[in-house]
Amino acid sequence: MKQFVMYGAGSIGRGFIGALFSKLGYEVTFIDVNEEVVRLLNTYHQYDQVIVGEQTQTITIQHVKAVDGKDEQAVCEAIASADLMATALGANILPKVAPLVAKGLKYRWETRGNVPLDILICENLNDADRIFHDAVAQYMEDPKWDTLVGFVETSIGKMVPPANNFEEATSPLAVRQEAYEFLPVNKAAIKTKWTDASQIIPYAPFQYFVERKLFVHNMAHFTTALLGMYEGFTYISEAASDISIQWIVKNCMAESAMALAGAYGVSYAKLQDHMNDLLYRFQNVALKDTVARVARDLMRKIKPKDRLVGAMRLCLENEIQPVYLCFAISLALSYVDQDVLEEVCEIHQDEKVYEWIQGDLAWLKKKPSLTQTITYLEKQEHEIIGSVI
Ligand SMILES: NC(=O)C1=CN([C@@H]2O[C@H](COP(=O)(O)OP(=O)(O)OC[C@H]3O[C@@H](n4cnc5c(N)ncnc54)[C@H](O)[C@@H]3O)[C@@H](O)[C@H]2O)C=CC1
Ligand SMILES: O=P(O)(O)OC[C@H]1O[C@](O)(CO)[C@@H](O)[C@@H]1O
Repeated sequence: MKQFVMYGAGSIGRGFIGALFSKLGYEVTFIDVNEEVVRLLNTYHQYDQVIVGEQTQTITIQHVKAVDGKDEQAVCEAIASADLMATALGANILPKVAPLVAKGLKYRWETRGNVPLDILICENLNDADRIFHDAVAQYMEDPKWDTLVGFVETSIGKMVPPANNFEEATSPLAVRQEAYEFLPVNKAAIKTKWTDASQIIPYAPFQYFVERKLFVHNMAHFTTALLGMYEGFTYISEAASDISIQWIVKNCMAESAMALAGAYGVSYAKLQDHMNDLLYRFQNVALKDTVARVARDLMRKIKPKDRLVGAMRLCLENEIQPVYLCFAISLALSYVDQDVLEEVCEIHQDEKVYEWIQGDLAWLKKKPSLTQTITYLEKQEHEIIGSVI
């Protein structure tokens, strides 16, 4: 069987990517530091993918095994024998595994000759290919290594909550998730031939998909979570079904979508279809996705190139006034040490938006209802945009 190595056996690794390539005929070796997950994978060699939505469907994923991420020799052997590899570890973990990935690649070339390898990078991270490439490069001496590894960015649209025990679970390894199954990949970075499966969408230039994912999907999901926290909700589906939250989130999405349409020359109508589909998918009650998961790691999510500030900057570059996105940034700032976050997201650099954000923060201090906030934002939008139409 063709060999697929999946670095990270969590929600996306086990729930989506490992499962997808198992269904496409690969034997999948997971690498993970969670000893219990490794043990269970090597005991059962299968697990269930539980697709939840209007109906529940259970698919048994077979031909799987695992190696312990702390066992360096086992990791090197897995990387050496891979026909294709992927990571789904978390943006902060990626640089930490770079030395071991470099070691595995060197072992591969020592034992098998110069066989190229594509690595699908399945993380919510702008510039993930360059960041991972540069992290691995630090441990490479021979410059020709670069021609043998494809750092392939992907856009992971599937939503998979943490794979803890859940009521539909049929085994301890089961993963609950929504039905969405598309995997756009950066065609320009691919160095080997793997599959023609219809779920995989090779696309170039890929930056459009990266920015659509981060600035529409992730931005809207994060803003829904922030507003959900504001209203005291536990689940994303509760927040996403709230009509006031929907209204604010939809306007944030519209600003991002207008900027993307301008930057990439894509039709706004197509982006609107995507927005409506997401707003529906966020309401999936059976997914039991939490506000806490989607808002996790706020310091990373507020960085200049990430979902909120990145979307706001794309608007400014494309002459879109980011009224609602600035409000979402203020909401994020209102949850943590404001001075620290202001520095992290570098909003000082633009006087105009800095002023708007300060105004929004003062508004939020009054603890207004979301209905009052909608009127406040509409008025602000009128003053900023209405006067120049
Ligand atoms: N869960 C979701 O719906 C989505 C997640 N993503 C992205 O996918 C990536 C993974 O996220 P999740 O699967 O949700 O996280 P997760 O926490 O469920 O899985 C990460 C896995 O990596 C393992 N791990 C951590 N450090 C490791 C190391 N040094 N060596 C080996 N394994 C290690 C953990 O034990 C865990 O099993 C993140 O970058 C996330 O932003 C992207 C789209 C959707
Ligand atoms: O995984 P992160 O970067 O913490 O962000 C969570 C985001 O990832 C997703 O799970 C998938 O893109 C979204 O549903 C959510 O917005």
